[in-house]
Amino acid sequence: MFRILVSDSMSEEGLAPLRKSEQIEIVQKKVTEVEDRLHEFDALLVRSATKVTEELLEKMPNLKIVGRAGVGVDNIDVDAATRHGVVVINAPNGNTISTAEHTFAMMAALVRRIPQAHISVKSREWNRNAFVGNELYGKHLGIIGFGRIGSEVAKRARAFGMKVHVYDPFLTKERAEKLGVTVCTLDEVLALSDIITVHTPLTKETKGLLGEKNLAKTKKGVYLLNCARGGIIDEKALLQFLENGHVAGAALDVFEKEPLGDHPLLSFDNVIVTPHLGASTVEAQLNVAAQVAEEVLQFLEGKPVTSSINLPTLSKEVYAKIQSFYTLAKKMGILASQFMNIPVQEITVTYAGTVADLETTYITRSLLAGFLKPRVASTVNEVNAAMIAKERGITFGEKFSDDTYGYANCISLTVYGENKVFTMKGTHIPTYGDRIVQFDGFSIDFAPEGHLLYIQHHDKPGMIGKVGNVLGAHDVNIATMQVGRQQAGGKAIMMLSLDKPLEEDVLQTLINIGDIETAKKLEV
Ligand SMILES: NC(=O)C1=CN([C@@H]2O[C@H](COP(=O)(O)OP(=O)(O)OC[C@H]3O[C@@H](n4cnc5c(N)ncnc54)[C@H](O)[C@@H]3O)[C@@H](O)[C@H]2O)C=CC1
Ligand SMILES: O=C(O)C(=O)COP(=O)(O)O
Repeated sequence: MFRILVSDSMSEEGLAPLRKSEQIEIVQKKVTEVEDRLHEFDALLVRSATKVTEELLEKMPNLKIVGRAGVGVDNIDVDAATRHGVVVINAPNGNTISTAEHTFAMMAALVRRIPQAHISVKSREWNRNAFVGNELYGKHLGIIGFGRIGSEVAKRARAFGMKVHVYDPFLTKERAEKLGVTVCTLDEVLALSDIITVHTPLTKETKGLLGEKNLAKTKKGVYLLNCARGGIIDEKALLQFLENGHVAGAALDVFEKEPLGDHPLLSFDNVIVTPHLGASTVEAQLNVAAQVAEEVLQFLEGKPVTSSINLPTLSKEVYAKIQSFYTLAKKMGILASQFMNIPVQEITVTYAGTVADLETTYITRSLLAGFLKPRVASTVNEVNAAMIAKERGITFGEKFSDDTYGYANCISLTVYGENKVFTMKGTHIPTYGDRIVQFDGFSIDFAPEGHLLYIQHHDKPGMIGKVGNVLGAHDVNIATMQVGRQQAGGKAIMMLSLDKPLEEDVLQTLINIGDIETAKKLEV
């Protein structure tokens, strides 16, 4: 049973897939209302109101995933989530159209002074001369941040006959040309535009992007819009430029501190405001809630997510292709870690054959998570495996090779420890399953599953019988047994799969048989 805390308002219809699952209990409450139950939750669904801080994460030791039903994750401490092994996902495109439409509605309202005229008429006035506006047609629109929302705003602006200039340091010329916009420097956008709208995330670089210095570079009489994040337009600087009449008006949906409360910006007649409504449409809310609900469900069922902020992105199609290798790699990591129960410095994973053409980053992370699991007390998974490995001084790398060891695909693992290098090769054979085909330098063929017993011994007649006798005498049934050797009479190994975990004293009895160099229990 998984418990999900939904701490911000969310579309009921969008949450339906979660409600249908018998494995899931949903609690819809603010964080402050469930302070004493926070440790119970496996997943947390939020919009922009809940602040997912390190402090909150510490109170939620069972938390595995945070789903942001929307775009901006600036209310989530993603680094802290990564450290805690918590996946953060968002719904990147579910509210794009709504926010672009809201921006456009705000733009039209701003230049035609619709909110002010509305209030006037509602006050029983009829003052047509007080509300003379401007046309959008033919005006220069500057868009700062040309991602999903910025480009949808541009499409609408072009339909209105506006000239669109965009600034986005990560925008390619080809994409800009496709959308019929001019790519500019920031200074050009500032100097050219009659109206400027920002559509970037809030980052160190964009915080205060439209501050005193850059606002001074804009045309006198410029209109400004912010339907992205409070703080991209510096509120103090904006006040100053409204006071001196340089800025003709501003339309704001977002603020440095929300809820806004009593703010000096509200005293300006030419500032129009909405309470962070960009994504507040039935359609957008259904989209984003359904998107995160589906992803969280997938995740809790053990499948990877497609719109993770702190994991490599993986589409369903790609996951379907890597799934078997993802599992095989994790098992290889778990096995190697137990076998090499000594400090290790380096792990190298080599991919050969069909697996080499896939998204190996994810497979390597899975292997690393498997490797670290037996040796790390805190949660370790694909999210924080790389970080934890680094913290523990373990370097890791990927290589590609043509040597498939005779199989269609082959994952080779080399672990460098103090005074020992361990190697293992695994393959996935459709309809047959995961197989380990080389273990510690020996060719072998076993399934990496269940309770395993590894024995390295001298290749002598009677060894199998002796091992079988000890296990039988202790009521341990052998399910399968694989043997391998380097040469006749040399070193040999057995890998046994047992029906139950081996007790420590039985292991010791085995070691005492003689001619056994190593005997290790391995659990996968
Ligand atoms: N008001 C509301 O309710 C909503 C607000 N938003 C906000 O709108 C913003 C944009 O969202 P999307 O378009 O979906 O994001 P996106 O990720 O598709 O686009 C953001 C764009 O900003 C660009 N960018 C990043 N740093 C920049 C910089 N220093 N200067 C110029 N451009 C830069 C990126 O290259 C990217 O193209 C986000 O802040 C998001 O949180 C999103 C949805 C609803
Ligand atoms: O998606 C975003 O970035 C938004 O700003 C929407 O915020 P909300 O979910 O409406 O609190």
